[in-house]
Amino acid sequence: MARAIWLVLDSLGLGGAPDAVAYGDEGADTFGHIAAACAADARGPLRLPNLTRLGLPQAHALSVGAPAPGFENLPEPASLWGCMAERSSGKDTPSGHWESAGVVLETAFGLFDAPENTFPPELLDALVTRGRLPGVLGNCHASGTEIIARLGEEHIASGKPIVYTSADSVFQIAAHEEHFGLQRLLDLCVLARELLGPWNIGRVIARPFIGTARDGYVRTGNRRDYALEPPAPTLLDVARAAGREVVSVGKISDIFAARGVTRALKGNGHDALFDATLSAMAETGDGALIATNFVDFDSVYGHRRNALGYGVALEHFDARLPEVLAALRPHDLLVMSADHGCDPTWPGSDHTRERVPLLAFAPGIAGRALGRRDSFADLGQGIATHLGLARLAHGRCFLTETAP
Ligand SMILES: O=P(O)(O)O[C@H]1O[C@H](CO)[C@@H](O)[C@H]1O
Ligand SMILES: [Mn+2]
Ligand SMILES: [Mn+2]
Repeated sequence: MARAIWLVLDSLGLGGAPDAVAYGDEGADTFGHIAAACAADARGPLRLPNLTRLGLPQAHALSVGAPAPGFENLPEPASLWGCMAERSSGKDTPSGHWESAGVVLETAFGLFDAPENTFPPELLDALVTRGRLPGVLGNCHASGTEIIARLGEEHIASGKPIVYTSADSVFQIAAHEEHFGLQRLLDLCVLARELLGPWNIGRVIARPFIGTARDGYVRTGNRRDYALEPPAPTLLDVARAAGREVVSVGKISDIFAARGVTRALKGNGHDALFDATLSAMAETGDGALIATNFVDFDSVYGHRRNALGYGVALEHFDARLPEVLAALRPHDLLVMSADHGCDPTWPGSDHTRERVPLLAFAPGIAGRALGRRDSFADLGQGIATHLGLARLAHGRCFLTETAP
């Protein structure tokens, strides 16, 4: 029986979203602008031989109407290749993943818009009282690395955790793993998740860090995301209900609030995530769904506006892809996509509304264009078909149904 391996390259947008202007993101193009930055740099153009064989730069050219710098002469892909626009309101990680798994969000998550004094006083008061805190720091929009550099010392001296957000529907809490305590931070995030109910905030994120004022502070791999539950059954729920193994690698389980997941593997860094994906591929049986999120593209490079670093990470991903291809069994389907953009050349530090790739490969498959799809849900519908599961509520199966 068939298996499906779904790799999410977190934030690898392809530009071209038809509604980008409504998000202030007209012209944002994560892949195209990374390619341009690399081509203009002494390091030279991006080199992605495996992703080019599987249609990534071709899907980008389809999305924006022109090839990215360094990708002008493209071969016919040996895969199913295309791009998808998001129908859900928002450009965040949960809505991007949930829609890919067949759940389109009609009502956007809540947002905290004010750049300063951002959170409602009653929310912070409840967090301080019930969390037995001396107070909180931050209470603003911020980049996570910048705010720990600015407030890390005061946090350690005062014992007050740092709370902040972004243009996404997130409530983030940063605290020092040793001075504040990791478990205490995670417990505080569980409390915040409960208190945020009335504001419909997509995610609470624990942002533990270590280090000193003298040597600098660094965030650790102990980040945890506490997402709302998807409002309807996702591909993962349907697979699990049909008795299938559903293996999450990395952040997937957190993003789906563990719903539909039968086993969760963690890994810090893309090498560890590849290793965990390969062991899941070696260990799971027929009918399984394995889903991996490669988060560093987003959190280490996209939000940090590091286009060259993002390029190097893409080349590293490309270099490890043959290991996944070699581990495919005869009836396996490999699918690659993204959940939103995060253009490292764009102003600010937030996500960008863009189309994302839809690439699918199976041993012996003939290459074929999938076109510009009008929902991420086409991905989930295709995987459901491949796995022989019930049809999902949204999406046109990319294996059997053409784009409109
Ligand atoms: O700046 P950092 O802490 O990485 O936070 C970023 O990560 C969050 C989740 O993707 C985004 O909403 C953005 O705020
Ligand atoms: Mn994401
Ligand atoms: Mn992000």
